[in-house]
This record gives sequence, C-alpha cells and structure tokens, in this order.
Amino acid sequence: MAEVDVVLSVPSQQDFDEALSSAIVDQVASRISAQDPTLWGPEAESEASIRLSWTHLPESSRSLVGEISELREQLLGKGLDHIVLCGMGGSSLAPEVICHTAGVALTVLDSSQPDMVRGAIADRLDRTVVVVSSKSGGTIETDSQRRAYEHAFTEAGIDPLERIIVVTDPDSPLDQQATETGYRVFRADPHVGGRYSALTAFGLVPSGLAGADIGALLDGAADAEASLYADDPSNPALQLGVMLGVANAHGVDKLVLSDQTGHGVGDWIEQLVAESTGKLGKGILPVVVPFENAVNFNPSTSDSVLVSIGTDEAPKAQSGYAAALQGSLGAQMLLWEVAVAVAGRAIGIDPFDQPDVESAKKAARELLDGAGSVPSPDYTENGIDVYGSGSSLAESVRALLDQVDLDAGYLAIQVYLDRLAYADFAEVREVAAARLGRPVTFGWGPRFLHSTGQYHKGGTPNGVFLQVTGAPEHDLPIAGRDFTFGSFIDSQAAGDAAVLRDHGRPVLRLHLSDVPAGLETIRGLLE
Ligand SMILES: O=P(O)(O)OC[C@H]1O[C@H](O)[C@H](O)[C@@H](O)[C@@H]1O
Repeated sequence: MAEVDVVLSVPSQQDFDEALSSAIVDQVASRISAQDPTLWGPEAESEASIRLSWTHLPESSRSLVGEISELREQLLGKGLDHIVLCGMGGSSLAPEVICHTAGVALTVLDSSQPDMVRGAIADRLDRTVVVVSSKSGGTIETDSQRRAYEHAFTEAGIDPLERIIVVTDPDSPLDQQATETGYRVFRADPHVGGRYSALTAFGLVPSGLAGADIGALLDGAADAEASLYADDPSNPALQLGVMLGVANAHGVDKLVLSDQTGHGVGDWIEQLVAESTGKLGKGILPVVVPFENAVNFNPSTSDSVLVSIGTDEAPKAQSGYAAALQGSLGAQMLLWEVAVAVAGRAIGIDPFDQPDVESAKKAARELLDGAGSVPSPDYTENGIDVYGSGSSLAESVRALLDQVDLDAGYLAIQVYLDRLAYADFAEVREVAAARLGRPVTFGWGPRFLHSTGQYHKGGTPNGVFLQVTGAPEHDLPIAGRDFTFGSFIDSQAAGDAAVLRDHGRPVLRLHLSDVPAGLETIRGLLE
C-alpha cells in the first residue's frame, strides 16, 4: 500500500476524467506545493498569499520534535503527567485526533460550559500542565479557560508559570500577555491558517507533551508529499478533490464521513471542509456519522458523497460518488488539506477565509456588553423555554422539521451542554435522520461554532437548526471578567441563533431548566 490510498467510485467516468485532466493541465497539485496564491482567483489571492505555508510542514516543523520531547521529559521529571489543552477549532481538533490515534490521553477543554470547565479543573490539578492554544490569541473561550486555570493554580498554591505553556502566533494579544507574564511560548508560523495547522506547533505541542509520536506523524505526511503534489492522475488528493468538485457541480453537496478506525478523524475533517468551502451560499456540508451503517451513510441520500476511512472498498452511494481512504494520520491530514484546496478551486470559493464566523462572535459580545437585547422565550412547557413559533413543544418541533427541504435540505442539531456528561444525547442524530430521511448533523456548542458554524451561516442556504441550551448545575465566574461562563455560553447560543435568523435560516431554540428530563422530552419529540 502507498502512504495513502484512495479508491473512488463515480457515476460518470467521463465527467471525472475530464475534470482530472484539466487539473493536471493546470498543474494544480504542483502549484499548491509551490504555494502559488493565484490558484483560487484574484479575489482570494491576497489571503492565499499569506496562508499557504502548510504545504511543507513535514520539513519545517521537524525541529519542534526534539524541543517538545525535551520539555515532556522535564515535565515528567516533576511528576506532571496530565496534559490539558485549552483551545477551540483549529487549535484543538488536530491534537484531539492525533492523541486518540496514538492511544495517549489528552484532556481537551474546548468549551465555555461551566460544568465542563469546573470538571476539567477538578481533575488531577496537582499533576496538570495546561497548553493554552490560540492562533489569533483573541478567542474568548480560550482566554476564559486560561483565566480559570490561572485562578485554580493560584488558589491551590501552585505557580501558574510552572504549569502553563502557550502556543500562538507571533505578536498576538496572547503572545504579548504570555511573554509579559513569563510563560513558555511556542510561536507558530502565521502563514498557516488555523484549520491547516495540524502539523504546526498547534497540533504538535499538546500531542507531543501527551506522549504521541509526533516524529512518526510528520514522517507519514513527508512520505506522502511526492504523491500528493504530483500532476498525475494517480495523485490521491487530486482524485478526491476533483471528485468533490465534480459532485458539487452536480448538486451533490453533502459529504458523509464514516471513520472505520474509530479514532475520530471525522471531527477534524469536518472543520477543514465546512470552514474552507462553506461560503458565498455554496460549499460542502460534512456529515460525520458514528458507524458505517448509520442513517445517511446506509441508506444515503442522492445529494451525498460517501467517504469511508480505514477501508479499501468504496461504499455504495445513492449519488454514485464515493471513496475509501487508508493511510497514516499524517498522510491523511495532508491529503485532505490538498484535496480541499483542489475542491475549493473547483467550487469557486476562497478555501482560506471564514467570513461568517465573526458575525456570531460579534452578536455574542454585544449581548455580553448589554448592547444587544436578550431574547425572551415565546412560551414555556414542562420546564422547557421555547424560542420559536408554535403553541406547544410538539407543534414547534414538527413545524421546524417540516421546513427541511426533502430534496436538498439538512437539519443541524446544536447542543450547548456538557458534552462528556450528556455524550449519549448525540444518538438523536440517528433518530432525526431516520425520521427525516435527510442528512442530519450533530454539534456540541460552542465547539461547532469554530467548525461547521461557518457553513451554517455562509454555506448553501438549506439548513434548518435545532438549538438546545440548558441551565448549568453551577455557574462559574471568570476571573477578571464581568461575565460568568454561564452568561457567556448563553450569549454564544443566542448570538448564533440571531445571526442564523438574520440569514433567513429557520431556528428553534429549546432551553432546558432540568437538563436530563428535557433531553428525554426532545428525544421523544424527534422520534
Ligand atoms: O486558534 P484561534 O485563533 O483561537 O481560533 C480558533 C478558531 O476560531 C474561529 O472559529 C475560526 O473560524 C477557526 O478557524 C479557528 O480555528
């Protein structure tokens, strides 16, 4: 087997072959390797010119391997063996899958939900090292998580300088603040965007400190480079990217992913695909399913490409577009980055910006600052506050589901709760998909805001949104801020709902005062 293998199935070989030949004539793969910013058209050129350094990270990141391993030894020598990563989206999804694949433990705190933050802090604080990762250095969740840990260490008589390590871009607000405080700072290459940063310090520092073999990860990617950058019909990234582009041109704009390895690479691919392609009213909607025979994968819908990871036989897709992928994680990461860049060119978008993420952040900030008006529920039933039309819960849920376009639409279930405590609730994805016979996505808030959130607002406008929020067991203040974690996550949900509605997307928000009982009620209503 080559470093990474792709087996494709397409409904029309001629369409695919023509598109592949034209990508080869245009030298798309070798020009990506050479970091040519003109590939995505004049409008994308200035962003692309500062975003392409990911193409040769297997070489440029190599010196980090020794540095991180030395630091890990020092920390272990002090009995510090519990690594926590605070970060969102591109700053946490890669280390999560790298560590899972390597079979090493990493605690990922990518939430503003108060019970989750308290739970992370209460876990082995005396042995904990916290990696605070933010490319922009301005993400409020990450800043709040850092404050929470600094406060907890100080309260416990532990010097935060001994325990906090920062990964950020040079001169970001976090870099300035951390340098002033005296934290150890790893500065990453600013010419790599967040979702393409898996093989930079963002992916490598937390994973290496947790014990993953990051040298092998880079080796896997390095070994695949020659095939991924060849202007040749056998190039697996070119094949995958071209297939996604051709499918999109035929209205097949959902990508249903099933990971047979069980390592969770789907969540990382989800951000890469959704944020890179979902804009200007176009894009590819990733739908991550939990197992191969999950609804949406089997049976699939006629607007879905199916991709099976960890197998060598392309699955049977109703649309005819399918792929099977196998290879080391490092090779797969580079393969997907190249494939998404290729598909983005075919679809006609800039794969390196995320123009609609900021709007939800702004709406949340306005609510926190008291500048926006806090919405009131339309009615309350059985302890569930309902923000949406209808006069009963059953009617409101039915009215929302009735708005899913049965030919092209999807339902996104967005749940702003403790994702560890209520992990089982993700099973409602299956329930809703079986009822609708349409693609259904499931995301934990605020995590998904940094992943599929861009697509929901900027991508193909055929989504319908069920938002679930809930009262925390106990709220938690944020040191040095005039808002709590609880008010922050509420503002994030309300802010995103407001922006979705402004974009004309149907949204039903259900706020649960008794979370376990409320989730049971929702599960019943979706059946
Ligand atoms: O690493 P940070 O700057 O904190 O950003 C974390 C995330 O923030 C936003 O949601 C961006 O859209 C993501 O692409 C990014 O990964």
